[in-house]
Amino acid sequence: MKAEAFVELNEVGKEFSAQGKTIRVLSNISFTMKKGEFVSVLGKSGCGKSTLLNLIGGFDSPSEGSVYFDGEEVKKPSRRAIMLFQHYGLLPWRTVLKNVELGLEPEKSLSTAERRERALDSIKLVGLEESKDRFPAQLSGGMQQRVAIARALAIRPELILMDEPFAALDTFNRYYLQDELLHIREQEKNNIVLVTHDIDEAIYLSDRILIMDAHPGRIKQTLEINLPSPRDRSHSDFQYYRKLILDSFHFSKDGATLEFNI
Ligand SMILES: Nc1ncnc2c1ncn2[C@@H]1O[C@H](COP(=O)(O)OP(=O)(O)OP(=O)(O)O)[C@@H](O)[C@H]1O
Repeated sequence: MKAEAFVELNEVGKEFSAQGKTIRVLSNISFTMKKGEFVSVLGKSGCGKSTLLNLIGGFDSPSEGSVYFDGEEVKKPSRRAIMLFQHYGLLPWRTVLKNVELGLEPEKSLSTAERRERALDSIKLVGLEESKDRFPAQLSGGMQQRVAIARALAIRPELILMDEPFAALDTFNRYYLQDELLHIREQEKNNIVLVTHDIDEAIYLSDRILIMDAHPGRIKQTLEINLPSPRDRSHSDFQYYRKLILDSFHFSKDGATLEFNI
């Protein structure tokens, strides 16, 4: 275990057995994350990104190697590490406030008033105080994802694992939520691991990008994003990183229209 590592994966491999066959999904994954770091994972569909998040969060265990979180081997999920999905998982019959409070119900040490206060604080963080008494069906997709983020934040996780959280949103909502996520992270200092297909999103948000190869899933390149914050999507340095990533996926073509999703 490296001294400064907050999350550490050591030679992690994962196999699944299905219909009498064993498939190797991840092979020899090693990386460490410092406290406060934002790491994105980019890779083609099926390369094992979600499996990797599940292993970090303790929702599944590796076939080989080990995962550590804050110095302890991960054996099961912890409320210090929260998973956020593309599908918001809100209960339609509960208001925004009640949905956010839901995440706090297992915390028996909190009184009803404390639970409400914490829920309201995180609703404020995502800018939804005006909508706290509305139901999910009365909200746009972007607002629903903000409720899901508020519910995760209320738990005060130190590590947020995000599985394509903005993939279902239109471009402007996505940009808006990406900025909000950066703002929240600045305040809350959480570690974030983001799985995405969106190359621009990874460059805009991350300190570091892990680029994965498939069959079996492995890290083929690690890219430090040395751009100042706040970042400017239209800056030429942004184009420099896009090109590096597109080259890594062998997508670059001189003169071709670039598509920044993989
Ligand atoms: N529980 C499981 N049992 C058997 N195979 C599984 C299981 N979970 C995942 N797999 C297989 O592992 C491989 C990687 O899946 P995973 O969902 O981690 O990929 P991904 O990179 O996140 O894909 P996508 O970008 O499409 O979401 C796939 O071939 C998938 O079918």
